[in-house]
Amino acid sequence: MSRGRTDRRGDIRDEEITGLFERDALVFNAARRQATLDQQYEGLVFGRLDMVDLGANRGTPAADLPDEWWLDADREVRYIGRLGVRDEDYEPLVVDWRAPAASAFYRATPVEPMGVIRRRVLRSSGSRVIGVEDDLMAPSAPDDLVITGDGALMAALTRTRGSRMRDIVATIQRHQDEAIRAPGRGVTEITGGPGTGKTVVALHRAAYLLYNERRRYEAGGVLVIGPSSAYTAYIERVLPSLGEDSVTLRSLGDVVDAVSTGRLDRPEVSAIKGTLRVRRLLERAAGGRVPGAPESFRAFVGGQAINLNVHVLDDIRRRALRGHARNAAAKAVRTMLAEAAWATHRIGERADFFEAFEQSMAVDDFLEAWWPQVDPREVLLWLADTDLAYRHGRGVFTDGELAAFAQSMRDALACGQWTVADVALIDALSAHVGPVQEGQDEDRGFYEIDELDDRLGPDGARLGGPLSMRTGAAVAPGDPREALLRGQIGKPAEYAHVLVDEAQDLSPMQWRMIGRRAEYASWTVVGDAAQASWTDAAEAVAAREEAFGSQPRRLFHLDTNYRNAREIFDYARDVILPLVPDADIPNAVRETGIAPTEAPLSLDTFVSVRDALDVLGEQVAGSIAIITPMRYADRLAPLDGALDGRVVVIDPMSTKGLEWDATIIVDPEAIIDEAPGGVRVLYVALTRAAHRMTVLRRG
Ligand SMILES: Nc1ncnc2c1ncn2[C@@H]1O[C@H](COP(=O)(O)OP(=O)(O)OP(=O)(O)O)[C@@H](O)[C@H]1O
Repeated sequence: MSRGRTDRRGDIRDEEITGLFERDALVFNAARRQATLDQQYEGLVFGRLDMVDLGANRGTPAADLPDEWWLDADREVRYIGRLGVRDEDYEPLVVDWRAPAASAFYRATPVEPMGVIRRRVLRSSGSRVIGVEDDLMAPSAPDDLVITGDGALMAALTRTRGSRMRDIVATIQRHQDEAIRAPGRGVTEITGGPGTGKTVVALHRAAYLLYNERRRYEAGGVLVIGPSSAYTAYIERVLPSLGEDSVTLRSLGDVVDAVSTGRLDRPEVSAIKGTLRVRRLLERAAGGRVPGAPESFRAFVGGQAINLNVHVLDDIRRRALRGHARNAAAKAVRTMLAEAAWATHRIGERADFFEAFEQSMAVDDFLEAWWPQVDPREVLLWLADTDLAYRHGRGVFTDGELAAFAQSMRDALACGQWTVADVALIDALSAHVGPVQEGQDEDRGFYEIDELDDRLGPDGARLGGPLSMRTGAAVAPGDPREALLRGQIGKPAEYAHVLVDEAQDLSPMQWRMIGRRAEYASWTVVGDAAQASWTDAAEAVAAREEAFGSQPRRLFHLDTNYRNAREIFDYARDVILPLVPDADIPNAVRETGIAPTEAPLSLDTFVSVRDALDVLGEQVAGSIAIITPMRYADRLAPLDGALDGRVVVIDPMSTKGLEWDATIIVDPEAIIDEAPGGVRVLYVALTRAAHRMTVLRRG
C-alpha cells in the first residue's frame, strides 16, 4: 500500500469460469460479495427518500394539482446506500447510490422535487444511527414525517477533518452529481476554484463509471493520477469506501513501473525537464554513441583482419536507429556490421564470410561493448557528464541550463533517487530505446533486484515519501547507482479511463507520459488554472490536446467552495486577485465569523510558530499543517507529529489537493520567492484550511 495504489482485480469473467467448476465460481463470487458487504457494514445505508406515489397525478402540471395534494398521496420509502442490497425475494432493500433509482436523492430540489417529500441523510456508527439531517422538498410535511437538523451538507462541512479524505455520497450536490454521472466516453473536464469538490467529484465519477459500465472499465482499467504520494495516500480510502478496489492510483513520481519518487527538482531544473524541447536532448543522447564504447572495430573474422573506423560505425548506428528502437536493433546491427565488413574486404565467398561473421566470438564481444542493451535510465545518467550534455543539448538550451541539468543527474547519482520530473524523461527514453531484450544481457542481473514497493528506509519510512523536504535529504541505502537502476522497465500499461487531478500542474512531458498509457482511453481531467505551478501554460495545453486527440469534450464548472470558511477564502482571494485577475473565484458557503490571524514571525527561535500551534491546538480538534518554505524545513521538522500526531510540517508544493482543520502559513513572501508558480503556490497554501488559519510574516 506504500504506493497508494490498489491493484486491479477483475470480477470473475466468462472465459475464466470455463476453467473453474461452476460451484467454485459461485463460492468465489459469494465470498467476494460477503467481503465487500463486511467492509461496507459501517455506514452502508446513508440515505432515505420519502416519496409520494404520483399515481394519477403523474404528468399533471403542479399548478393544476389540488392544494397540498401530497399530504394524502400514497407514499414509498427508498433507502440509499454505498451498495445495492436485496432481500431473499429479490426485492430492493437498499439502492446503490449510482443506480438511476437513487438519482432523486441527489437531484431533487424544492423547485423540482422529483416526487420527494423528505430527503434524510443518516449517520451511523456500527449498527446505530447517530445523526439525522433532513431536507424538506415539499412546501409542508405530512404530520407523520418529522423534519430534523439544519441540513446534512452544513453538518458535513463543519465536521473535523482527519488525515484521509472521506467520500461524500451522502451529500453530493446536484451540480456535482451532473459531473459524476456524465457519460464515460470522450474527455470530461471539471474546473473550479479551490475547495469546490473537484477531486472528490472526480473520484465518485470513477466509482460511477465502474458501476455503470463495469465490463469496459474494470477489464480495461481505470488510472487515477495525482500530484504527489501524499495526495494518493490522502485519497486512497475514498474509492474502497464506495466499494471499488479495482482502480490504479499513482502519483506523478510513480507512473513508470520500477521507479518511485517524491523528490523535486529546483524550479529552474524542472522547467528544463518539463518542456517538450528536452526531447531533442534525449533523442540525441539515445541515438548517440554509448559513452565508453569502442570507437572502431578491429578483429579477425574467418582468418581475415577486419578494420572498421568510427565513421563506418556511426553510419551503421544512424541507419539502424532509423528503423528500430535501439534495444530491438541488435540483430539488424550485426547484419549491417557484416555487410560493412564485407564491403571493405570482399575476400573469398560472401556466404562463407557471413557465416564466419555470425559465429565469431570476437564479433559477439565487440557488439556487447558497442551495442549493449541499454536501460533508459542509463541514457539519462550519461547526461551527468556536462560535456556530453553540452554536445547533445547545443542549440536547444543554454550552457547554463545544460550545466544545471547535468548537475541534477549527478545529484541523483549521489543520493540514489530520481526526481518527479525525471520520471517523464525516463518514460520518453523508454519509448525511444524500447524494453531491454531478455537474454541479451546476462550481466545485468542487478536490474532485477526486488520491486520498488519494498524500498523502505532504515526506520521503515518510505523513500521518496510525502514530504519533499524530507526526501530531499534522504539517501537510498546501498549503492545509489544501483538504487536508481533497480527493477525492470517494461511496456507501459494501457487503461480504458484516465483521471488526472491537479491537471494544471502537469508539464508537457508529463502529459506525453500519461498519453502513452491512454491511447484508447476516455478521460476525466480536473484542475484550476489559478493554482498552477507549471508556468508555460500554452505549451502544456498543446501537449494535453495532443494526448486527448479528437475525442468529444464535455465541460463542468464547479463554483461553490465547500472547504474553506468564507473568512479564510476571502483572505486568499485578496492575495490572488490583484496578481491573477482572471482567477476562478468560487463562492465559499460557510461562515464562521473568525478571520485568519496575522502575527510576526520570529526567525531566530520560531517561537511564534510554537505559539500559533498552541492556540490552534486548543481551537480545533483535528489536523493542523505548518506550511513552510523549504528554507526553514529542517528547523521546523521537529514539530512534525506534535500534538499526538495531529501536526504535519509540509512544504507548499506538497500541499496540493490536501486539507487540514487549521493551517499555519510561515513567511508567505518566502513561499512566493521559492516556488516556480510564485503567488499561485501561495494561493494553494492559503486555501488548505477548513476552519482556522494563522499567517506568520517576517518583519
Ligand atoms: N457535496 C459535498 N458534501 C460534503 N463535502 C463536500 C462536498 N463537496 C466537497 N466537499 C468537501 O470539500 C472539500 C474540498 O473538496 P476537494 O478537495 O475535492 O476540492 P478541490 O476542488 O479538489 O480543491 P483544490 O482544488 O483546492 O484542491 C473536501 O473536504 C470535500 O470532502
